[in-house]
Amino acid sequence: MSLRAIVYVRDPPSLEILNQLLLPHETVYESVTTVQQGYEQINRMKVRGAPAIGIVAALTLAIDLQLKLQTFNKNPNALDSDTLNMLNSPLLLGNFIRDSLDHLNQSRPTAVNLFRTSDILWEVTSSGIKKNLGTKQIIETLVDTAVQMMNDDLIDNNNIGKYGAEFILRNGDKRICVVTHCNTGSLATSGYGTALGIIRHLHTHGNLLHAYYTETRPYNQGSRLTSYELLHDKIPSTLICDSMVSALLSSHFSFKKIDHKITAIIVGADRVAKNGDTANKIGTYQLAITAKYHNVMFIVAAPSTSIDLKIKNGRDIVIEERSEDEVVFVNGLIKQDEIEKYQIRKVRVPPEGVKVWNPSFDVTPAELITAIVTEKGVVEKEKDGKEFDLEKFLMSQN
Ligand SMILES: CSC[C@@H](O)[C@@H](O)C(=O)COP(=O)(O)O
Repeated sequence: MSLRAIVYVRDPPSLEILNQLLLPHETVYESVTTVQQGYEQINRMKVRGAPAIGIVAALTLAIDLQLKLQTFNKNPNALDSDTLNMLNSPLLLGNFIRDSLDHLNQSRPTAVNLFRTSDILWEVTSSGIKKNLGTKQIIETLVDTAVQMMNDDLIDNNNIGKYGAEFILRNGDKRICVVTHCNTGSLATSGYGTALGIIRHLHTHGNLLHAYYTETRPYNQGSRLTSYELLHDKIPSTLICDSMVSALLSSHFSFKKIDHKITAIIVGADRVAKNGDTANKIGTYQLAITAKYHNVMFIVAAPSTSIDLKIKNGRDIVIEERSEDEVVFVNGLIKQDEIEKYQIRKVRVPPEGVKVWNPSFDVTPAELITAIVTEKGVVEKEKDGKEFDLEKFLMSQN
């Protein structure tokens, strides 16, 4: 059974999120019952990865409303007057949903999946209000939509895995080594993963010789999370530091213990602009540059929900800057009570007083990307083109 970052049960309603800050040392699921708790899960990176944060935002709002409705049905006196009024008025319910989505949208700025989720949930809410649906029906439609998003993501990832693996094998050997960055697996999605989904597919079909994956500083999504998934699934793999990728790709180095002819670097995406410029975990851009220099395929794997046609190119993508604690400490995001409870060590590396810059993502220009793999198929550039036409691609798939 593969790892699950998000465990949602519709009836009786419950939502549990795996606290990824504690991985790989502790496996702790935390119950989420309110919009504010969901916001904190995303903002603190207890759950992370573009598809996963969109899904958690949707399920967070769903569970909050389901639990309010449950109390309304069983013991309305337990609710405060604002909640009672809201559950009796579609317009007030609409206001609560709008405010909740606006709040969830503030949790992280770069991954477009969060904003897309909000747009879709607002669309179903406002259309319910226009159709004069009652509050119970509006809530049920919203819950249906959130659950559908979670289920669709799993199906999409399986297709990404298949299309991506077929594309890379068409252009390379039959047993290959690949490199990946950050964590794009079950922990970052509803399951299976995007870039890691391609690696899973290659492995299951006997086409993977070896996967190399970066630590992914500053917060080590590679060494903490991708390690965890690859070991769990017994996929042959080796951890490297972010600074070792060019050496791995270079034929000047002769490594004794490892097979290092790399066919492709495969990464995920937080937002892909209309022309294919791609925001992903910091460090992705330098991987694309070294891939180009070494004539290695550079593949972006992302569901079409990560494509933002409203953004013409990468210059307009908002890049999140995060706390310097991620850079200066090991385990810098873990709070004091969790440190004590789980006996985790938080260690300062540089001296006090250093200046720190911590952008969480960078933008890889389309020019450096060989192909973008989506659940609808693989997008390539026109011959000699420097950009992708993602609008044309998506239109042709509808
Ligand atoms: C399928 S996950 C794709 C991306 O979201 C992933 O590569 C990434 O950059 C995640 O960053 P994170 O800061 O861990 O949310």
